[in-house]
Amino acid sequence: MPPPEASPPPPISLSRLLGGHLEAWAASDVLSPSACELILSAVRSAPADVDHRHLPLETLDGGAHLPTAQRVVERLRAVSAYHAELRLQRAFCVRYSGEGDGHAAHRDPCAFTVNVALTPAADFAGGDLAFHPSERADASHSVGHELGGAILHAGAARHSAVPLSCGERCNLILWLDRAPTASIWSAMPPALQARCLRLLDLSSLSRFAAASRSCAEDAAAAPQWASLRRALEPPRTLLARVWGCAECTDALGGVSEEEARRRLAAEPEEARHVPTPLPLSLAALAALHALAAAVDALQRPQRAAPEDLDLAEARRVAARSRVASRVAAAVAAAEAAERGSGAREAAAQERGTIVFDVGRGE
Ligand SMILES: O=C(O)CCC(=O)C(=O)O
Ligand SMILES: [Fe+2]
Repeated sequence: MPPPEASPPPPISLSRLLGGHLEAWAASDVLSPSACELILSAVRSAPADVDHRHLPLETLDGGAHLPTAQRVVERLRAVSAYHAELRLQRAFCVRYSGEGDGHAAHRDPCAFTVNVALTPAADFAGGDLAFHPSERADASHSVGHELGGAILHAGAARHSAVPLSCGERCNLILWLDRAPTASIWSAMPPALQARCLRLLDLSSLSRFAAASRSCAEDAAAAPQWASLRRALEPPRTLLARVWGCAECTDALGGVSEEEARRRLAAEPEEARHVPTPLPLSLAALAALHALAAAVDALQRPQRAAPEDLDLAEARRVAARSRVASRVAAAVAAAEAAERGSGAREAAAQERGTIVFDVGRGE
């Protein structure tokens, strides 16, 4: 028997604070009060002559809190395919004490920042984290921070720590980067990007799309989409059916396209940023790619070997999205179809879902 898979970490629950190019989110209970207290006491016992603006986490308590920071990153990576390629680059604590102590407006040298409050709001006055939509210092949005909660933002979002009026404020800051794919891609000239895009097969394209927002947008514009759209016949109807299968025992057609759209619109906004006919999450996009590749393999078995499709990876990504998990079940049904219609129905029944025709006899 295969060993049981380790269960994935519970995703951090994000709620959007600011939109547009500033992009900030809040998440509560990212660290427990006792974890905050442990890190805080290590910060307080750091020698007085070290830089209290950037106390590296690895220097506190002999690095004992690094696994706590890694765990936060793992939980963030579980939020969506968009977050899945984030990596911890630097973890440090900031400590401000006394009137006037703050941090001038700046951008962080990283893709994404997680800022966790280690002190309760009652311990200080002033000291909010503020976001600045333009270079003008007078326009800013202050955001409240609760003990153990995090504010998350793009490193490029200009922000500051408003000077304290009194008390002490201490935060754990995590600077995250993306996997190298995104930075290599953004350094490539557009003509080379276009050539590379044309060379990627659909499963590579879906992996590439997960590297960053701009990779996702470029992937969605790739010419391979044309064949994908044809294979899905048409994706809107497919998705409405796939969504319908989860809640509706009377198989196909239980949910109208309008209803499917409404439900998709309820997906977290940060997971919806790919310009496709429907607001699909990246995970759903990856699963759709895999589905299209599976259809392709069924129709032209001599050209596309199943081991080239990396369906397992697509399914792993898809497992993070409610919508995409329905699509992934359809991928499994398509795979089962390869082994004959009896096996196909059995596989579908095992998963408690429906089988629909994935474009045979085109
Ligand atoms: O004090 C804060 O909350 C923000 C600190 C910060 O932005 C930084 O250290 O880069
Ligand atoms: Fe910063």
